[in-house]
Amino acid sequence: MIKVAITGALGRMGSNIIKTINQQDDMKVVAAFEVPNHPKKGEDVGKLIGIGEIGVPLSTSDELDAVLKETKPDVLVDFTIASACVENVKIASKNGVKLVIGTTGFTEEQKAEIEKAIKENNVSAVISQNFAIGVNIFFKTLEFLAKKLGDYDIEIVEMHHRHKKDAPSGTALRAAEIIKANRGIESVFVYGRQGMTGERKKEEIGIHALRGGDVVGDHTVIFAGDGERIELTHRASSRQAFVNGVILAIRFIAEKENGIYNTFDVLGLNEIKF
Ligand SMILES: NC(=O)c1ccc[n+]([C@@H]2O[C@H](COP(=O)([O-])OP(=O)(O)OC[C@H]3O[C@@H](n4cnc5c(N)ncnc54)[C@H](O)[C@@H]3O)[C@@H](O)[C@H]2O)c1
Ligand SMILES: O=C(O)C1=N[C@H](C(=O)O)CCC1
Repeated sequence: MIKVAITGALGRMGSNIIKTINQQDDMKVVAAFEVPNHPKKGEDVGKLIGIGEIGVPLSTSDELDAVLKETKPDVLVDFTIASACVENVKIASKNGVKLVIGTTGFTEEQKAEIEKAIKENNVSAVISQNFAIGVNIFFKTLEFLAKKLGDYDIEIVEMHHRHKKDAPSGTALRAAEIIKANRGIESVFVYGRQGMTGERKKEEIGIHALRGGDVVGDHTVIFAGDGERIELTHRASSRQAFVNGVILAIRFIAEKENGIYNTFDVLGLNEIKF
């Protein structure tokens, strides 16, 4: 039985992850954390998310070290915000707890802090900006398109719900990195455009973030050439798409002793080469 702790337990992702873990035979939630001074602290997390009692009281992140020592989870799943995630990863990895990290919006310094904590403490982690299986196939397809159409004008457009805190999305940034690594010419990321921008340069990858309503997550990459264009779109219509990938990642990382992995490793997509 894989014992799992969740940070961001009552959030849009955390609550759905807990619901889905509760339906699996090979894993169970042993600890769940929210922000310090949360008004529901101590209440049963299952009741709070509407699935009935699961015997796990809501803890807060200031208790993370003590509760991890007491409940001894194998894996901690973090869907919070970047600054909180960095601290959670430091504490979890010091306790020898493996990680599945879905939080986005990190600075380069925060990414480095996370990697340092994981490596210094010899734990294993899956880090992914998007756990949806379809998005990972979309990423793989981008490797192919960037290799074939690297000199086309490339623009990335993403849209998410009005509550999303970071922009552009982690997925859009990952898509840009994949294109940059595969297109065979220099790349410069251009975030939105305004005013007298001058003629578009070939090396630009335009990245545009839209926010509104309850959009779960849409990403389109446009490869525009002379007289034609390809538009590759992924639309998530339910967070269950991300949650299903998280469940696969928990099983994957439970078997790994150390190292930093991504969802291509979880889904066996690294072997596919174009
Ligand atoms: N990788 C993916 O597949 C994927 C999918 C969806 C969302 N995300 C990312 O996951 C993150 C969360 O998204 P969401 O929509 O669930 O957000 P949300 O705001 O609904 O949930 C985040 C939760 O974390 C809690 N939190 C904040 N700081 C905390 C701390 N120190 N300890 C414990 N809990 C803390 C908040 O109170 C909140 O309940 C975002 O960065 C988002 O971009 C990633
Ligand atoms: O809802 C969010 O927030 C999402 N965040 C991830 C990102 O930033 O790419 C994945 C899609 C949903």
